[in-house]
Amino acid sequence: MRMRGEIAKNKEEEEKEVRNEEKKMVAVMPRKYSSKVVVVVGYALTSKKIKSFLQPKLEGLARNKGIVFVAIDQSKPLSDQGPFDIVLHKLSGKEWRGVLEDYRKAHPEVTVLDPPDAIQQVHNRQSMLQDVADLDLSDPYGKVGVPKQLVIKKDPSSISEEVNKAGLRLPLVAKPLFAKSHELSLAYDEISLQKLEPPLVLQEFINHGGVLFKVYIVGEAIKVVRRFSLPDVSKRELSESVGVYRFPRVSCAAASADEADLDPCVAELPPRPLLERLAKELRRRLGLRLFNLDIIREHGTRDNYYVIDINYFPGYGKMPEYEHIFTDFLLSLAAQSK
Ligand SMILES: O=P(O)(O)O[C@H]1[C@H](O)[C@@H](OP(=O)(O)O)[C@H](OP(=O)(O)O)[C@@H](OP(=O)(O)O)[C@H]1O
Ligand SMILES: Nc1ncnc2c1ncn2[C@@H]1O[C@H](COP(=O)(O)OP(=O)(O)O)[C@@H](O)[C@H]1O
Ligand SMILES: [Mg+2]
Ligand SMILES: [Mg+2]
Repeated sequence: MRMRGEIAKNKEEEEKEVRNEEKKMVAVMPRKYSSKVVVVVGYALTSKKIKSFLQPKLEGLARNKGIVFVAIDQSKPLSDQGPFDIVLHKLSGKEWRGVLEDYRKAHPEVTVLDPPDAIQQVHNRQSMLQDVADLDLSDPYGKVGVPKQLVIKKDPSSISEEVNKAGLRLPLVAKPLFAKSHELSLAYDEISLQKLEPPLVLQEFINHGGVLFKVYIVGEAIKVVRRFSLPDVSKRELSESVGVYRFPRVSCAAASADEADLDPCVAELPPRPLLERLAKELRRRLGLRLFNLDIIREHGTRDNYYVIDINYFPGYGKMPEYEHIFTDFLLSLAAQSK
């Protein structure tokens, strides 16, 4: 006798199989036989990303709108797969970048989200914020800059000297040069700086009331959420503290501050028109359509903002209404290229 749970499980498995079959068929069928399908999206993502992004709710909504997601088989030539309208990817490595570049040349009709060289710029914290600095955005809604920063490639014994030369003020945040690593240290005094391990970027720590804004961008759409961040460092604390403190995962999804009871001047979101202008400019300058920005507002100011981090294809699964926003975005891309 089959138990109820078992029946449900079998049904789920059956549905999964049907969905997989559908996907396979769509991938091999000439488009004229699959009139319901408007957009075919090939994806190359890590299993962690598939789990967080390609959730059943997204796939379901997408299917209803005529969008299907097809897994790219990395062991086979990309050009032999598809045909795709869009390729969605977040994999690392030179070889994969080469595969994508060749594919883009051979298939200019396919939208590759996003171009590998544009992604490279935000993988390195030395180049990540350059476009924000160049933009030097300042309008009646506010001013957007980047914290003063310095890159240390090798010798840790010279850090203190270089910090002085560049005029960086303590405390300093130390971040690994390559953005895929999320280790973070806060250094309170000059002598301890030699304990840090290059290659890294040193950034002035900006007091911001312990809350940051994650600004998700999907094409033209923008969504902002609040996350808890490192608390302010007072002058007294700075004068009394020494050493380097390590923080493993600050401002991760578990640190959501959207429901928290915050001081209104800390909680207030950055003005929409400022974010829209910033997003529009950065989309163009970075050449990216899928990214997020970590923005902080200097504590005690109303409109002094700093971009401290840019992430390519971030955890959209935690962005409110991402299913609708993402599927509409994919449809708009397909409509543009028709
Ligand atoms: O910390 P930042 O610099 O923002 O980097 C992001 C966040 O950690 C995302 O998780 P969260 O939303 O929890 O902060 C995470 O998404 P997922 O965990 O959803 O995949 C991304 O993972 P990768 O795509 O693996 O890099 C990562 O690049
Ligand atoms: N310049 C800074 N001033 C104040 N806090 C910062 C600064 N840079 C980073 N932080 C804090 O450290 C966290 C992690 O830094 P971030 O640059 O976003 O790295 P990651 O790529 O690991 O997310 C941020 O979420 C924020 O809480
Ligand atoms: Mg960050
Ligand atoms: Mg980051």
